[in-house]
Amino acid sequence: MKLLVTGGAGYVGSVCSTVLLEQGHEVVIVDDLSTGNADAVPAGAEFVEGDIGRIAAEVLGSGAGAPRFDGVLHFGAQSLVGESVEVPEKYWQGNVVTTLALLEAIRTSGTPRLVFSSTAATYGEPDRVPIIEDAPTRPTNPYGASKLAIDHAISSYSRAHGLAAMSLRYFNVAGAYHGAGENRVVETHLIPLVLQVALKQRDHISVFGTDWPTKDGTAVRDYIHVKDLADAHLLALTSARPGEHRIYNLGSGEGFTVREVISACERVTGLPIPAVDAPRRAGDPAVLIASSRRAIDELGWRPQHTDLDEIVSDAWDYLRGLGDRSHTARR
Ligand SMILES: NC(=O)c1ccc[n+]([C@@H]2O[C@H](COP(=O)([O-])OP(=O)(O)OC[C@H]3O[C@@H](n4cnc5c(N)ncnc54)[C@H](O)[C@@H]3O)[C@@H](O)[C@H]2O)c1
Ligand SMILES: O=c1ccn([C@@H]2O[C@H](COP(=O)(O)OP(=O)(O)O[C@H]3O[C@H](CO)[C@@H](O)[C@H](O)[C@H]3O)[C@@H](O)[C@H]2O)c(=O)[nH]1
Repeated sequence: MKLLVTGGAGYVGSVCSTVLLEQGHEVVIVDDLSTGNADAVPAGAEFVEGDIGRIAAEVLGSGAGAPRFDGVLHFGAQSLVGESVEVPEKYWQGNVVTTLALLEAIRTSGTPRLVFSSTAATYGEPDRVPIIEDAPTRPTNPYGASKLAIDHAISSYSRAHGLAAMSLRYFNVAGAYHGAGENRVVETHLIPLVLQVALKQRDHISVFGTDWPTKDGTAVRDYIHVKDLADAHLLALTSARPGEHRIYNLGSGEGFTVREVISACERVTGLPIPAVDAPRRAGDPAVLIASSRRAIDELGWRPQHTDLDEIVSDAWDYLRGLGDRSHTARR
């Protein structure tokens, strides 16, 4: 397929583009480099620098003749829980307004498929875990609310205009694959931050909240290997059907506390990792654990790398291999 990938200079988008190229697809990446880096664009992909909200119509075409693309994978977004509480406008504009423009360009160009990066943050604090797709959606932060609004917009476009659409609700993505991984200029995600402490690029890791109702008082998340996530995108592309918008949760199905993640990083690296207790981060839910049963049953998804130590180990190999290509080390 010929595929438009938004956000392909970011973490998940660059890994998914790598896997799409390995599978023989043609990939055009549009990224505005707001959080991504041009050096993350995989070899073999065409790269267009720009804001997809502004250039979607130009890239996808007017609809005269056959569509230029077989599908769009839309990773491009602002995606930080804490920041979204402080600067919600960045999330409503950068996620919702941008994606509405993309949806219009998809409609007018007749592009048949869309795979959208939704999130566990659409659910908010769950009544029960693991979280199934029919669970109530009550986001606890503007980031999750913006993604939920987009999911609703996609549903109505799909129903009215025949778009074959998938929203994949990722839980916490981690790990690396074939030279692609987390290498952000400003890093806020737990696993790369902890590993940067091991690399002595930071003094310590702050533990946000030690009074959550969990076994050790720290927040619980479900970490999914980015390669398993990429495999789910391939399945979603081929399973999508015109006029249907399907939603799938994607996680490993097991929850780990922040302290357990730090211990896993100490095990994998063999190095001590100083941790400092800190207040809760605004907008964080206590516990997020996925049920991926629907993706397993309906898409035939078979996650291969669900062991936390393996996920951390792949992230560690990637970060160590970056050397002076590390954007954090360069700052
Ligand atoms: N990382 C996770 O744990 C996680 C979990 C759930 C969902 N997601 C979703 O997955 C997607 C990718 O996340 P990530 O962790 O790779 O983030 P990231 O910040 O590493 O990558 C996002 C990329 O999108 C680009 N971008 C942002 N707005 C854009 C725009 N208007 N036009 C073009 N490019 C734009 C950025 O420059 C960046 O390269 C996001 O939609 C995020 O909400 C991520
Ligand atoms: O320095 C840090 C960074 C994070 N945390 C905690 O670690 C957990 C994981 O945090 P982080 O890695 O920032 O991920 P989340 O905030 O859970 O969000 C990620 O996972 C969500 C899905 O669960 C996605 O929607 C988001 O895009 C993605 O950033 C949370 O409890 C944080 O409070 C710390 O204690 N210290």
